[in-house]
Amino acid sequence: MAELIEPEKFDIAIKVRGLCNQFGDAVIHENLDLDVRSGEILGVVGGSGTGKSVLMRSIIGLQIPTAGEIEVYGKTLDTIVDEEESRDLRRRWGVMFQGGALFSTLTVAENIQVPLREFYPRMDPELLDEIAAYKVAMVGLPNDAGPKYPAELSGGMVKRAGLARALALDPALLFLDEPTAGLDPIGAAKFDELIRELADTMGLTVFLITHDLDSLYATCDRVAVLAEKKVIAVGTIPELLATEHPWIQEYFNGPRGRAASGSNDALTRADRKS
Ligand SMILES: Nc1ncnc2c1ncn2[C@@H]1O[C@H](COP(=O)(O)OP(=O)(O)OP(=O)(O)O)[C@@H](O)[C@H]1O
Repeated sequence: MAELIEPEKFDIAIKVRGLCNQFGDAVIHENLDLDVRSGEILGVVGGSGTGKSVLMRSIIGLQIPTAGEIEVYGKTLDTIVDEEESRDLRRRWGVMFQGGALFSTLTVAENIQVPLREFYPRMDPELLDEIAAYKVAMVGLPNDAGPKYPAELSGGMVKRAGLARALALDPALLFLDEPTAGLDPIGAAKFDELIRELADTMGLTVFLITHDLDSLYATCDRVAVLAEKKVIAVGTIPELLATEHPWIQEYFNGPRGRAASGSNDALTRADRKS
């Protein structure tokens, strides 16, 4: 089992130390530690309400933690006072929130242009259109998806459009919050494949929150497990299977876990890469 704090030989993209988050009396995280290695797809799992989304929001600065430190590429967002430096850091990540979270009154192309307009307000409109068209193609949407509104798309297409928007700024780091939720198994498998291909070709580091066991097997290099207000374990799926924690055993060795491992011939992405 890998240590929660990585040895120095790994290049670390995200370093979380002693993270605490609390809402009123409800303690969500207590001294949570986690390292995300550069270039890996890290799956983040845990029961409902264990604080996976709150962890993601803390890393990207949308949630101010009660205590703890978070570094992204060696920089701590809340200690950056220079606005330009803060923008430089935020430009390095893309986020796909739960459900795609597209603006319903904007077309797909306009949605993709939102982060571009935010970070490059003087960008030429023609270039904005070109980049949007390129991102539409990149996520496997047809050309004519650009001028459509989210309500005109299928669920799978909405997810792809959300991914295109997350990739608008050519990020190094991609945050995905339950990207395959609500997709049928075939649509979900295709989306997993897309994430894996994009991560490999673009050299992305991916923080992937999911409940989908098939996605974990198909896409992740390692998996972090949230329980008891912290990350209780992180490692490859075979490493996690070797731990005796009851939640981990039930999750991976329950009927759904066994089905997922069978459907992937028990091969994880880490196995396939080696
Ligand atoms: N802004 C907030 N104010 C109060 N409570 C919050 C807030 N954000 C999250 N919570 C609470 O924190 C807990 C963790 O929420 P979070 O959304 O991170 O869980 P999760 O692990 O992502 O769950 P799920 O798998 O169901 O999406 C929940 O009990 C939630 O109600």
